[in-house]
Amino acid sequence: MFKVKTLNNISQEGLSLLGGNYIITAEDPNPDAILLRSFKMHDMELPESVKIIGRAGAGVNNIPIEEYAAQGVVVVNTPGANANAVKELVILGLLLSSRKVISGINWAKSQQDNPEVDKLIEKEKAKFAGQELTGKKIGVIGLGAIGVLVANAALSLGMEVYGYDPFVSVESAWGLSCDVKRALSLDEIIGECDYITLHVPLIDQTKNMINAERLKKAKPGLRLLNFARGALVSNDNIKAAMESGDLACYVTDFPDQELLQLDNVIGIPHLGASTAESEENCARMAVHEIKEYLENGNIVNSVNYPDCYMGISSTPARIGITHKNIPNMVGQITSSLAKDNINIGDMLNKSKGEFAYTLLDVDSKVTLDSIDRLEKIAGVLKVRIIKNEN
Ligand SMILES: NC(=O)C1=CN([C@@H]2O[C@H](COP(=O)(O)OP(=O)(O)OC[C@H]3O[C@@H](n4cnc5c(N)ncnc54)[C@H](O)[C@@H]3O)[C@@H](O)[C@H]2O)C=CC1
Ligand SMILES: O=C(O)C(=O)COP(=O)(O)O
Repeated sequence: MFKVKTLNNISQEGLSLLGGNYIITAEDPNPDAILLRSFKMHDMELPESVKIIGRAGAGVNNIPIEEYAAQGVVVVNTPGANANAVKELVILGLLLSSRKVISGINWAKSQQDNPEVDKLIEKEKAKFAGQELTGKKIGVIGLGAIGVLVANAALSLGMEVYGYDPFVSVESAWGLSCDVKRALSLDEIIGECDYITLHVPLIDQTKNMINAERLKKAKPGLRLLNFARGALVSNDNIKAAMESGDLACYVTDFPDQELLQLDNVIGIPHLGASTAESEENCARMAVHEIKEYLENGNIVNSVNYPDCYMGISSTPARIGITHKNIPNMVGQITSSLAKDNINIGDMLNKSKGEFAYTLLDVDSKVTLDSIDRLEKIAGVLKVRIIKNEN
């Protein structure tokens, strides 16, 4: 029996895939896995029992992934599973920043007791005129799962699309329309574009990426959309750019009190991934990844360990070891097993940055003493018996 602790509400359709061998709990102090959405884990004490953390979503800035890697805990996310939901909200954001529908609708509602409202409408509507998207230039910053969908959708709205992503993956590049123009730097497009939309992860290198200097170069009347993370742009810079008239509108999925007080900010309460379809997709994918790791030791879509897949074990025993990526780890692991007369039938060793994973199928049952010896090897972080039969 495995215990999965949820830190946020997770789609039932996804949770039901865990099956009868799992207990889903919001309280248990010693779970095997943690499943969450945006819950901030930075101040949380992680129980020793936790082997894997599943982020049902894309962004992992709410999880201390390096710290957990150093504890031998694998963190996985669900690439692309909520991308369509975000893309659709970005299209809405583009329209909301261009047409004064929010003020127009609010004005119309304020007239609900006015029997003459239909006559007033034709007079008042001049206050709510906007601009069209067709023919305008948009810069898409970050061409991953979401950025590619947004760039392609913007093309089909008749926009001239520039994409910027120095680390674009081959898979994303294949998905991107060849009509998207390649920008070699952010500075190259910020002065050209009528719209900029951000789709990068929040990491040290992207924090405050739309800084004061860049906003000063912006084309007057720029509309900036941020459905990625609030800290990519600072509030002070948004304020200053709005006061100078360079920034006409800031659409953000991450508003705070200060931003909500500004007239030209459209603050959405982090609804990018909040559709039934996306919540289900994310939960299904995260549950699949957690099951693969707990039941088979396979790592799928990890952000702090290498992906590693050996299917279902057909030998008597399988052992999974998270360890540091340093010389002679495989040598020490295999000779420790050899000393215990345990033959290795199959194995895989993969590394990612400072950490590595070794998955071994062995031809005989392993004893707790053998596991103890593996745990004592310097650099080994966690050892798990995934399967152990006679
Ligand atoms: N508002 C919401 O509800 C949601 C927000 N997000 C946010 O959007 C972000 C992107 O999501 P996905 O597209 O699914 O992730 P992804 O990992 O598929 O794409 C991110 C892209 O950003 C690129 N990138 C990284 N650093 C960059 C830099 N300095 N300059 C330009 N490009 C850079 C990467 O190469 C990658 O192609 C997430 O990290 C998350 O913070 C994601 C899903 C929902
Ligand atoms: O996937 C992401 O990065 C998101 O921002 C979505 O967050 P959520 O799952 O809606 O709390």
